[in-house]
Amino acid sequence: MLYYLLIALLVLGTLIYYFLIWNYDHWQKRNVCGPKPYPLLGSYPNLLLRRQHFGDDLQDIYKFYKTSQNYVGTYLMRTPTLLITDPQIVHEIFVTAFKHFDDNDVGKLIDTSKDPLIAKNPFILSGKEWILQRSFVTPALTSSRIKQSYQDIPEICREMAKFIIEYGCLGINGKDLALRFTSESLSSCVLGIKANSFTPSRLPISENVNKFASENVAFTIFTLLAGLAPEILKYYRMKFFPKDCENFFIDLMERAYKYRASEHFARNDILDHLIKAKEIENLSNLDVYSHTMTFLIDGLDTTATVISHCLLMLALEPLCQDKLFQEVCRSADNKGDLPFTTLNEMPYLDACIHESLRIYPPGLWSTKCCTKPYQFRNKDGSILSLQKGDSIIIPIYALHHDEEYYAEPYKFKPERFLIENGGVKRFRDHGIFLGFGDGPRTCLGMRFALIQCKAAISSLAKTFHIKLNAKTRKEFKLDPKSFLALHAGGVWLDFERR
Ligand code: HEM
Repeated sequence: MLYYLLIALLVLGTLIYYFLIWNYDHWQKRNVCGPKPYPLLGSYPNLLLRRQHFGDDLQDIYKFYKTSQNYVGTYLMRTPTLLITDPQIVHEIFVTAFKHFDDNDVGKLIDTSKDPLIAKNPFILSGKEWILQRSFVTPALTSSRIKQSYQDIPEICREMAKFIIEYGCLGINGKDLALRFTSESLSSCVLGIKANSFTPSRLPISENVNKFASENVAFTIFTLLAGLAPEILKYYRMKFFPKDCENFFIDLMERAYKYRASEHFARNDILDHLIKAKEIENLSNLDVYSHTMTFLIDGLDTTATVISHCLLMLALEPLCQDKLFQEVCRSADNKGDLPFTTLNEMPYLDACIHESLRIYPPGLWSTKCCTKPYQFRNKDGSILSLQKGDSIIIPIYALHHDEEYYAEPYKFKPERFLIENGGVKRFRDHGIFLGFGDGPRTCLGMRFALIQCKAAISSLAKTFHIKLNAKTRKEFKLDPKSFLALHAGGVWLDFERR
């Protein structure tokens, strides 16, 4: 009996082993070089092992191949995924050859019929539906609506400073502070309500966003399974939003919309656009809630990541902080405030934000899907013909830290992004700065996110000396425990009143 059991186990083990490796010659057959994949783990062992961040795995492969190859054949577990090392090809994918790569690969993981709250998010949509929903959100983010929505932000900045002083100023968790700020500013700008983020009775907005984003274990397991057997996605796609979390946001939005309806004055802000568009286009409540959620899903953690890491960089580089302080003092009006238009005219502040977005970009990589055949040329002149459905990964973090493009890539040097040095555009046009992506799918909320970052950072730099707490590690390293961009060990700061 034991003998048969052993034979059965051996056969099963062999079958599983062959299942895990049978397509590992995919790139070889297409004449594309790449690292030898590990059974089960593919080319990125730390997706499972977590000894370093996935972004570092991408960077290791990028560094090894970039001088000899324009693209590398890799496997996300078992899924063949082409990693791009050449910035010109990156620019083609995002901009010039966009119509051949107009889908974000992540969209195929989501079933919009199961997840009404993400169903209208342009990031996961493709084809005509993407065009339709993107064109619905775009007018919500005109300069004048952002300006209107900005009205409460100076008060939120004051609440944040008060919170720091009351909390004790020392050993503050920078990411938590920034999440409180973005929860409050997004609630105010997009929902028109207060989230009390700087009080003990705050609305648990960021906690609920974390539940479906960074702490969504079930969805992470499903994503890994789909990496092992992509065929699953033809038959089954998992619900992304945990039910309790979905209920929390639906309830929050119902209350926000009722509250706005009870106000008897007009505000030409983001919420106003969503409400008017609902009436004109005869949308259901869930459709509008989904559009509203786009701001929270795409804007809450990303903006908080940029704010907290910019504070970290300013603490690490006191000379840069002094320069910023001087710009803030020069630009403030006679009440000491920085109005909306002024914030948009502060080059050093803008450069500081882009430089921290370079060092710790919330989008550490981007996955795209080939939607129409296209050809890439390799360094040796050979051609790769891409087919519809081929998956592509762009290692944004690696490109942002390549010393060929950025001297001393781990040093915070905002000067790189000043207009007199070519500005952000110079880097973006060369496919080496993708903090907000590029091309027709570029981040819809970019200007809105930037103004929030600018308001938060300038107000803190004006009120406090921002210093490194002893708990913060000085070396730049991504936290392997998180899938997001987070400084290893966290961002711990001390604030000393000026
Ligand atoms: C600092 C904060 C933010 C960062 C770093 C960021 C970054 C990005 C990146 C890298 C992309 C992918 C672009 C591409 O594939 O070319 C993206 C897409 C997107 N972002 Fe943002 N984002 C931020 C804030 C926001 C906010 C506040 C919103 C609110 C509306 C938003 C809405 C979107 C949407 C809707 C897309 C998908 C666009 C499409 O596929 O058409 N983002 N963002």
